[in-house]
Amino acid sequence: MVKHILILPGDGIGPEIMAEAVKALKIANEKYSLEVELEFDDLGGAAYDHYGVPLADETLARARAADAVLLGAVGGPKWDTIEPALRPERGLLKIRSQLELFGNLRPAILYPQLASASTLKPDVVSGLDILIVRELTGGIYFGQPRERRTLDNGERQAYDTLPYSESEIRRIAKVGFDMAMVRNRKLCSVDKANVLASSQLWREVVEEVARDYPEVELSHMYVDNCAMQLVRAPKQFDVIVTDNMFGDILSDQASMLTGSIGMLPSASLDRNNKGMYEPCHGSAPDIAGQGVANPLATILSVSMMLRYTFNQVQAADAIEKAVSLVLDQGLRTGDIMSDGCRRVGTAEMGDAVASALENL
Ligand SMILES: NC(=O)C1=CN([C@@H]2O[C@H](COP(=O)(O)OP(=O)(O)OC[C@H]3O[C@@H](n4cnc5c(N)ncnc54)[C@H](O)[C@@H]3O)[C@@H](O)[C@H]2O)C=CC1
Ligand SMILES: CC(C)CC(=O)C(=O)O
Ligand SMILES: [Mg+2]
Repeated sequence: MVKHILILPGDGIGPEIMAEAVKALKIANEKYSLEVELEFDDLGGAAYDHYGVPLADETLARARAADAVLLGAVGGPKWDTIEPALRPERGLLKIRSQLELFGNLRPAILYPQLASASTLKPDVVSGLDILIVRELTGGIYFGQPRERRTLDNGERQAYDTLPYSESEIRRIAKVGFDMAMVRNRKLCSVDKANVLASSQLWREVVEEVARDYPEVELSHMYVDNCAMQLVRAPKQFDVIVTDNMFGDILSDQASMLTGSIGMLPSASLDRNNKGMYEPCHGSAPDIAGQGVANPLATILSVSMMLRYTFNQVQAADAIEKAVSLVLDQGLRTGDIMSDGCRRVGTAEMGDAVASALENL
């Protein structure tokens, strides 16, 4: 049966890295008879320029109708000063929320070839394989009210709200436990329950869900300690489950354990494992247009799509293997460059993965 994939390259380096992910996807399609058909549309700043809004209704309808969405990244200085409701990032938040993609899987895996690319000592990170499960459609990025106002004394004030309902916590906690069950059965729930009411409810509900998973060893950790532990001894973690903002921040931090944020893919899943796949990084305006961005996080997001939404394990494994082979060949984009390796640009890296995949 034909599977429809909606491709949203987005802004900045988005189109550059997406071109390379599409190369890998097309080869996997041929080689493993995936029967995928690709459609393209705009999200973020590109959509604002094209449609006047960061997510057009017709794009959302296409995303709903598609079997999966593959996204590059959105945002950039060009749109930083437009009305907040029309900013590129709002389009991203809206598509996540409208598609109910509450479960964001962000694996931080160190390819052994990149042990020296990490800023941490090789023995701290070698063999690293952790999974951050981030709640994606609730919490402070969506809470109402959020407002900016002028106080009686003339001072400007702004506030955001961090709400979590029991059902929102329960469903993401289950994702965390389910993931732990198919990994090393260790789940660390990260919160700020010593201060925040939302975190106190979070901890309570996670404890309740834990009763259905007696085989999983559950621990709780405050987010500030977790940030420190991720750098001190990251291999103590198997699965981390946490809220939207904490997960956003901790996953960027965890990316550096793997050498670069250019290595971190992600899957954003709904309750039926239908999803949107995207690298964890942003649109990297500082390097956009130079052809130097690392496309591997987006290519690895294609692998996650084949694994989680399409259950095409062989094709998903093959893409990961192709990435590993290219790293074996010593090819590196600037962000993961180290001594004795050959520096390549975005397209050369994508071509090398495509060719390794073809020749597997
Ligand atoms: N999912 C998304 O679409 C996201 C969008 N953003 C947006 O992206 C824009 C830039 O945000 P930043 O905070 O600078 O985060 P960023 O993730 O875009 O960049 C942070 C740093 O990492 C580098 N980097 C990121 N991806 C890379 C890659 N594939 N290869 C090599 N280097 C890479 C960048 O050059 C930069 O130095 C903003 O408009 C922000 O709102 C930020 C995060 C996620
Ligand atoms: C740009 C934001 C909406 C989100 C973000 O930073 C992320 O999902 O990693
Ligand atoms: Mg982020």
